[in-house]
Amino acid sequence: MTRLVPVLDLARLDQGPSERRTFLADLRAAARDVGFFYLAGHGISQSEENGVLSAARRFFSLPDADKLAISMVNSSQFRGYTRTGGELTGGKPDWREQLDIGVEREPLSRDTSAPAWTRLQGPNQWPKALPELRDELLAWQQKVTGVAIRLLEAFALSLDQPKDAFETIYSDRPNHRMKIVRYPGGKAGEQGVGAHKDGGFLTLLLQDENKGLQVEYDGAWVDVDPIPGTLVVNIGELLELASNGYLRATVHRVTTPPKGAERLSVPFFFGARLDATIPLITLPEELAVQALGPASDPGNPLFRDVGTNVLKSRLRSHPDVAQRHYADLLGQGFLKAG
Ligand SMILES: O=C(O)CCC(=O)C(=O)O
Ligand SMILES: [Fe+2]
Repeated sequence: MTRLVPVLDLARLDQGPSERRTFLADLRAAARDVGFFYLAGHGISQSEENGVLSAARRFFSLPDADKLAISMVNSSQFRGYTRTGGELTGGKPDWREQLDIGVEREPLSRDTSAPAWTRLQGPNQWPKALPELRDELLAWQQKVTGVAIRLLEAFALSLDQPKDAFETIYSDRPNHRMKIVRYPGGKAGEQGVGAHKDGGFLTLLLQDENKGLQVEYDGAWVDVDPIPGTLVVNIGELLELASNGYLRATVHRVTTPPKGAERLSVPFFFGARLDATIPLITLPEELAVQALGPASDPGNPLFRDVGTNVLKSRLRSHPDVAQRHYADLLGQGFLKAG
């Protein structure tokens, strides 16, 4: 049986020219068609995967007071803990709790003439009661970054570009982000996270053994049920923009597990530098004729300026952070609810 969401083995990249060529063709087809695939052969071990899920489980088991002490609303960089129902997607609350972690850097000093997104740079918030969490999650972030870079290079090759075609827009100062997420059981099928596209280049997601993730395909929702040992990869808006819509950032969502169950996931969003502008790559003629142009949603404009795009989506998702730290920007056109 062929699956709608295929399994691709990254190890094929290093198995000789003919295997590599068919891998790149399969990668391009998967990314263009459904925009989602399972990645095997990525080199991250089962015990590393179990380790990060167990770290996530330990975090969510902390008393509420420990988690709320590092609430995201404290952070103008959108880092930290969001309680269940605290994030909005499509204007509606998501039934999940999560910890957001970005790249750890010193905040930039406030300069009114600097673009607003410069306020996104800064430290993470870590729970005092779980001192080992920082190293565990940053180690995961580093490992998955390596896989994401290999994949992005493969995407460049598959579009007939040099391997390093995207390098200048992420190297030195990338803006990766990851989360640990818990979907508590409740009214099965309700909004765990509402339908959305991801904003970066690529998302690499580790899910536990529980179902709930779905991708939109041809107007229907298709289950992306867990396959042990794989990561789920999907295309983000930056790759859609760069490829003039040849590659698709696909809409996806997570539904609430049944009462008594819970689902854990660890998404990693591979992003570009905040100061980058997304180039339009020149596709070979046979691909260019199939490029649809990036999907344009008048309610959710996409910006080629990475920092502006990131800030827009953070402000929409976290209105409490927006009110506390970005009140001066609210009311600007691109920040309307989306
Ligand atoms: O938890 C998941 O499986 C997916 C989460 C997701 O799509 C997101 O946070 O962007
Ligand atoms: Fe997503």
